[in-house]
Amino acid sequence: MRQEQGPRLLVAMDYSNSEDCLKVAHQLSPSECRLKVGKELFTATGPQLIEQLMTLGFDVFLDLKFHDIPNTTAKAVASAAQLGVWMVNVHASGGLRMMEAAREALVPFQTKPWLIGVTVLTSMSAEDLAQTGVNRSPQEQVLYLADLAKQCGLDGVVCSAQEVPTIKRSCGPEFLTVTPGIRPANSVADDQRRVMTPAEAVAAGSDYLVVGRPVTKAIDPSQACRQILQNMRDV
Ligand SMILES: O=c1ccn([C@@H]2O[C@H](COP(=O)(O)O)[C@@H](O)[C@H]2O)c(=O)[nH]1
Repeated sequence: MRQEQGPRLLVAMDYSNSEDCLKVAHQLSPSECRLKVGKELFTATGPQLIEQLMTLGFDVFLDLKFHDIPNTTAKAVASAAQLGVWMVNVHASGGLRMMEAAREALVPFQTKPWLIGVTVLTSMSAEDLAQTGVNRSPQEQVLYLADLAKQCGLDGVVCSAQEVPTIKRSCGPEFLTVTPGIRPANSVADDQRRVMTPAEAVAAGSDYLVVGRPVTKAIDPSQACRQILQNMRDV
């Protein structure tokens, strides 16, 4: 398993245009955080912005959560690798053949992005999951999909920090856990349902903490980022 140093804080740059994103990126430091580009920003701006963020020195997690037939997913993951992103993801619920195809698609690349499987979205409660026909608890379903992702040779999963200890026990300490649903103490959860504070997530063993609105909606995003980093060190 590849090892690496570097920031564990991933800021979700959920903006609708390049200008807003770049304004905040210039206030952040690649030595303190990495950047996550998701569906809103990528759909609005395309690959050019990824290049610009990488030119500023940031590692980029392209969070497009691919979920399609194996061939299409594999091609999409290869296109992401071509962009030079640091991390890319697919939905683990796309199944074994889909995840294996995604992993195989990265074999030709010398510098491979981390390939991560999304388990159960952190916005989902037990009730939300049951509405999709899944009658396991979120914790059970996350573990089930994490085990499947591990079996397919993925590098780790997206999950909530609440599930990290169980995943690490089952899949091993080197299997990466990327955890959105991070909220500083006393802040609003918004649409997130399975949340933890930065300090709790670090204590639970999360490898990478994904934080969006608490930074991007702050009056001073750089100061909000520094506060979260301080809270991560408070463990
Ligand atoms: O299970 C998941 C998977 C991805 N996300 C993404 O992370 C950020 C979280 O943003 P906040 O503003 O901190 O809630 C966002 O880009 C999601 O698309 C997730 O939240 N949960």
